[in-house]
Amino acid sequence: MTLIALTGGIASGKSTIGARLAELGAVRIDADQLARDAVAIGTPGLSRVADRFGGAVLTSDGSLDRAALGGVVFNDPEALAELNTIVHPEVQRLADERITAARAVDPSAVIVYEIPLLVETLDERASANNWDLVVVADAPAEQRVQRMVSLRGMTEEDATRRISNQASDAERRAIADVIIDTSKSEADTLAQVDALWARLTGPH
Ligand SMILES: CC(C)(COP(=O)(O)OP(=O)(O)OC[C@H]1O[C@@H](n2cnc3c(N)ncnc32)[C@H](O)[C@@H]1O)[C@@H](O)C(=O)NCCC(=O)NCCS
Ligand SMILES: Nc1ncnc2c1ncn2[C@@H]1O[C@H](COP(=O)(O)OP(=O)(O)OP(=O)(O)O)[C@@H](O)[C@H]1O
Repeated sequence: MTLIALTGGIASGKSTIGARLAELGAVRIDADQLARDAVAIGTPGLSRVADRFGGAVLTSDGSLDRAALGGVVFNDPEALAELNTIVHPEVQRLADERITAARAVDPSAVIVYEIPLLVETLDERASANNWDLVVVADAPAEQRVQRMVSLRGMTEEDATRRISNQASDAERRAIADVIIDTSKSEADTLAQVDALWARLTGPH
């Protein structure tokens, strides 16, 4: 098994890279999705979030109002830290479960774990995951803000605030084994991913 951690700041192109690696044959696990599963309707995680943040972060059907909660936590570092304390251990548990299951199906699988907050959670996971390779998607923050504004309809202020709640580009680069430059065209990004895959799976 080869276990790859794929990280990068918001809108850096992790999903683009992860999707391509999956097309090429990797097993893809997405921490953002696991974080959604951790607070799905009926979970202990959602009860804890509602206890801490109140009914205003729930929709009328009882599910999480993500925009409302985002509006609270990305403006309040202490609240964000508390949310992380509720959600991250469950994300880690679910990720371990998925990795173990994928390994059982195919001991030689290449597993890609897409995790936006790798640098931010290094202490929490200590020796939990033994990455064979850390891949970092890298594009300048200003360009990522423009992507969030033009492609996701966010305001420049909200986009900048999300970035300011994350590690810096330099901190991510410092833990990278491989940096994928995602500042050019998508075709350029995909060509770098294909080259990485060839290196990982080609003859040694
Ligand atoms: C606050 C929430 C409800 C906002 O939901 P929303 O649908 O707007 O965003 P989504 O979850 O799709 O995240 C989009 C991006 O925001 C950034 N982001 C999300 N959570 C965090 C966080 N705790 N700290 C810094 N950046 C974050 C990441 O780059 C992520 O890829 C949600 O982000 C959340 O529950 N966050 C806490 C869990 C978490 O840390 N998730 C990240 C992966 S473990
Ligand atoms: N060179 C490039 N490489 C990757 N994505 C690019 C590139 N140029 C433009 N994009 C666009 O930028 C956006 C990047 O979003 P993507 O979902 O891949 O990032 P992400 O890192 O997974 O984001 P998030 O942290 O929000 O989950 C996509 O809409 C993609 O089409």
